[in-house]
Amino acid sequence: MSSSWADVSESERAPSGWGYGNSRPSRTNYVPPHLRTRTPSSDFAAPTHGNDRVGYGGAHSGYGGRGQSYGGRGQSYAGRGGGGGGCNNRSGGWDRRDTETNPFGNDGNADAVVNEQENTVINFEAYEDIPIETSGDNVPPPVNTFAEIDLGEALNLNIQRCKYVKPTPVQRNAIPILASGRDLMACAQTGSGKTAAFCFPIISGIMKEQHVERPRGVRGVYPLAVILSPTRELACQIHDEARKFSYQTGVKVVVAYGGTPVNQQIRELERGVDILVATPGRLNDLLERGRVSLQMVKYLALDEADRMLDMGFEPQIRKIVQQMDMPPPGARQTMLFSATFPREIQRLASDFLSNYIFLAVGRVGSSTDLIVQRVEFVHDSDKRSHLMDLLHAQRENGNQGKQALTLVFVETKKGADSLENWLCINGFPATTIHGDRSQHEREVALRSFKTGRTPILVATDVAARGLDIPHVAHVVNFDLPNDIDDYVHRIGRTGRAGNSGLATAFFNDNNTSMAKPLAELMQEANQEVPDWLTRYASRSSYGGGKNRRSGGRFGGRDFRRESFGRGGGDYYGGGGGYGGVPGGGYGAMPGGYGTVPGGGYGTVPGGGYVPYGRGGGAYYGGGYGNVPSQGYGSGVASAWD
Ligand SMILES: Nc1ncnc2c1ncn2[C@@H]1O[C@H](COP(=O)(O)OP(=O)(O)OP(=O)(O)O)[C@@H](O)[C@H]1O
Repeated sequence: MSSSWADVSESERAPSGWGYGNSRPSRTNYVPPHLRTRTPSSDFAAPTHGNDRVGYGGAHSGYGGRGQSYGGRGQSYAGRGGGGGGCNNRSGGWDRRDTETNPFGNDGNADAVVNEQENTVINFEAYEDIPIETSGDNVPPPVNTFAEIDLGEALNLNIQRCKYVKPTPVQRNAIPILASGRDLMACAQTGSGKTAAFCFPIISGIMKEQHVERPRGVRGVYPLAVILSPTRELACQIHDEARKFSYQTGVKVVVAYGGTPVNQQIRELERGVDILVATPGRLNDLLERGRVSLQMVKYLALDEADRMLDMGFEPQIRKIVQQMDMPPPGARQTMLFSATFPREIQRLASDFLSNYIFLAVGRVGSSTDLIVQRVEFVHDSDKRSHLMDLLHAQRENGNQGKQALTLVFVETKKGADSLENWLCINGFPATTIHGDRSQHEREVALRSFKTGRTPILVATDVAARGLDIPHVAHVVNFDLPNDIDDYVHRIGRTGRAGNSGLATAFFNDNNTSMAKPLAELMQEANQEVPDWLTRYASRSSYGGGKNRRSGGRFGGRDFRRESFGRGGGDYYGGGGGYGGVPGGGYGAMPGGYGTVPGGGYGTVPGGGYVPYGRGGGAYYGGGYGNVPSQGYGSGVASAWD
């Protein structure tokens, strides 16, 4: 795959170190959020920076921890009350709440929004029956409402402004876990609200933080939380969301990503930052320039965590997390989120976590039932005309002849440009997003797609993960990826937040390694699997997962359990059957994709989900536990017992 995770390498480099030498006077007027509405008080003990040397990689870096002390790697973490000074005083701070731009684009009146939301239909009922599993010690119980957790008034108002009436399943479970201070590895389906699940506890935690002081007398920026994302667009999106969630809370969110002038970002950072959302390449650049220190980080979130720990990114992540001045696991809270979590990656990820809880919401690594998946056999030479047929059908059936938003995934950057060009020539306004385009072009393309000006976006995998674009009705895998997880993320650009969507894949002899995982995935999601694909699947050896899945289908369970010698079965086995596909009638797909066989998707036998291990009523009786050659167990699909 030649698509680009373009943030991996940042070209601009500067001498490392904290750069005291050439620094301008430090901005000492930053005051942490919890103090911005208070008069300075002496009710907490003196801050405790074990050592005022803050050069990254230096022998010692201080950390006013949670009353714990940690050894190792030359860092000392002193608890409250001990240690020396070295902090800014708290006065003279900034608080931009008076002048803060309202990210909701209204007058910020939460009551008005609450009334409005009565008319807003968000189909979270679709998630009601979703299976949820947790493992780990002393798992805090889930909540049913946001009000059950003390997130803070200002954040609660923003939740209302966002029109979030109730938490999604991942939020119901993850927020109390994170609010209790535990580390978390969370898997939940695409579009199910993971961003808020990690942002709310971080923002709330910073709001409540009683004891944060930045070191004194040195230049640099000391975020309290770092959220890492694999792509620039996703970093921007998380930043936008986090800004909404933190509006009027006093918590400052800043984004740093590649492809844009670094100095501008440094200036923004120097105005103060609590939560830094970043791509790994740009963050490494800032660390090497000595412009950011991670020594005050209390919260670390990796979105698309499996991608972040996959081969492309892992060294950069290790550098940021383990080789700079970030507090070690236990002294910071670490949260990893994704819709897919292969077991091998889970194992790697566990290096970053301390006594963590594993949370699986839905059938991890699976697609959601909200997406109708179709796969069609199309030779390479016929792909363009086939796509054209789909687009014409969509346009004819669409709302007033309008083209529904359609995201077309291709394998190469060149392929993307050429397809875009061909579509435009043939009367279908399209744009592209891929790693060879400048960041400005990428942003313009995304905007143009979102607004519907160019309702077709041809993209490489750079757009596969995380992007939350409302009204994407159809995802076309013009070129299938080589990894089923990539497929899951790609099709997850539709069917989000309880809405339905359509995904069409073009399959041919070049994709035989995907036959089996694709057929299994579709079957799991109660999709109609064409006979020809089943035949391909039965012939092909298992592929589509970079051999990462042996021993655990789609990484759907906590790998620690397998290490404990249970060995048996797969998370999805047990025959539970998952017939609860939301109502039939996919003939009524957005964009009127009327060729889906008449409404049959609601009629899957098996009548709904049967909890794990109960074994009954199985649509896919016996589940996947007994699929040969997968190595996932004995066929006794008990999994979570
Ligand atoms: N509690 C809620 N109520 C209503 N809408 C919500 C709620 N939580 C999240 N959403 C909306 O759901 C959509 C999907 O959320 P989000 O982008 O966080 O999904 P995700 O799980 O991170 O998806 P992906 O795996 O693709 O990254 C967003 O538009 C978000 O605003």
